[in-house]
Amino acid sequence: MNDDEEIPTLIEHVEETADTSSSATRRVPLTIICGFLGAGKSTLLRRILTEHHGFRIAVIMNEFGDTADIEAKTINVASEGQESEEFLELANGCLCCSIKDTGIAAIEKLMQRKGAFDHILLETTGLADPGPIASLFWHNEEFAMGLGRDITLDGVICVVDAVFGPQQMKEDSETATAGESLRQIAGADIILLNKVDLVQPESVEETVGILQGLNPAAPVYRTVRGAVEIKRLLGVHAYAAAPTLPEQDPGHDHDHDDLEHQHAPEPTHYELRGISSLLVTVPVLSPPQLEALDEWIRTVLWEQRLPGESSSENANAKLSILRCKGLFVLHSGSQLVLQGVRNIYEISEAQDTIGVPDAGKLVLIGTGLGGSRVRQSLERVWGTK
Ligand SMILES: Nc1nc2c(ncn2[C@@H]2O[C@H](COP(=O)(O)OP(=O)(O)OP(=O)(O)O)[C@@H](O)[C@H]2O)c(=O)[nH]1
Repeated sequence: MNDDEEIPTLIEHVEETADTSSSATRRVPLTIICGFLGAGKSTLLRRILTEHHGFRIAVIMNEFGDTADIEAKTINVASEGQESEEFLELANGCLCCSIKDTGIAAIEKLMQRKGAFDHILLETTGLADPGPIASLFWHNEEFAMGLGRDITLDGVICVVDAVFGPQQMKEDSETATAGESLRQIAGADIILLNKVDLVQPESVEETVGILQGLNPAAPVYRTVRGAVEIKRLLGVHAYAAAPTLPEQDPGHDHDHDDLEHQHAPEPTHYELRGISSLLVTVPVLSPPQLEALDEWIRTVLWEQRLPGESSSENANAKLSILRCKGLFVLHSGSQLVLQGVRNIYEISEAQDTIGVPDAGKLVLIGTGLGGSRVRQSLERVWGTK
């Protein structure tokens, strides 16, 4: 057994009294972990639960009973009580939460212990589409159980299997509707390409190229057993901070001409049948142009068509945006951040900005982005006076 697999020392959980400090009143960031079946999600979580990183993280796992030592321990302890859930405070300050009834109920139970931890990690079932759960936690002040007031979505991590991922993506790209693996990549803010120890370096780079083509806005970390600095995974504020968007076509950084890249100078379109992405440079905008862009985004996200185009014109290349991010610069110098998950979006004042960039950027990830019609439609927005 190596260090990674060390069974954590369990210490008795001490019931927290209501904490009235500021830590109890601020919203707790939530990170969703999704990933391909067997890609290494549990391995990543086990690492986080056992390493001494100084963060108090509550982890909600939804799959029990496999060979993972920590999961087995959790079940044993849980079965001693009358309740179907149990919380264990681990030696490194993390909380491990095993609740059969996963998702919302688990998080609700967990929030009763607010103050005992400062970050929540939620593992989704292999191949689950993270989009719906991400949009549930993002901007949900009216969320029925009030969890939206307590929780803020920090980011979505997708763990991709370096061995089987490429095949899975290929199979999913051949289905009529974009398969789940592509949706996971599209919806991710951070991608871990795991098990890179098992494949040749060239194959790793080829897969990185495909991932970046599908989702140019998410950094891709190459990992073995999920080993990556925790600060790269948590506290990334993917839904609040200005997005990190590529400076240039990431496809040109890598040698993967075998992919279907059109070497159009700019903007760039990456295509892997089904889901693809579009990265567009947005000029400095006047207020009417910003208003026109907002209307363009509304039409595309809510009506799934381009402004001025009827639904039937859209029928052949169904426009559907899974994720969008952007940074817009106004003539006044102010900078605005666009964040969107499915049909929910927000344009807000950028926080903590340094300098004013020469231009803004927009990344759209979804289906129906092929050809030049979407880019041309956007260019008409810049033409607004
Ligand atoms: N060689 C190698 N094996 C790995 C790596 N990461 C995980 N594994 C192994 O791959 C197997 C699956 O890992 P898990 O962490 O259980 O994967 P998972 O994504 O949680 O799996 P599901 O929940 O079933 O979808 C286990 O046997 C791990 O020990 C890695 O980077 N390299």
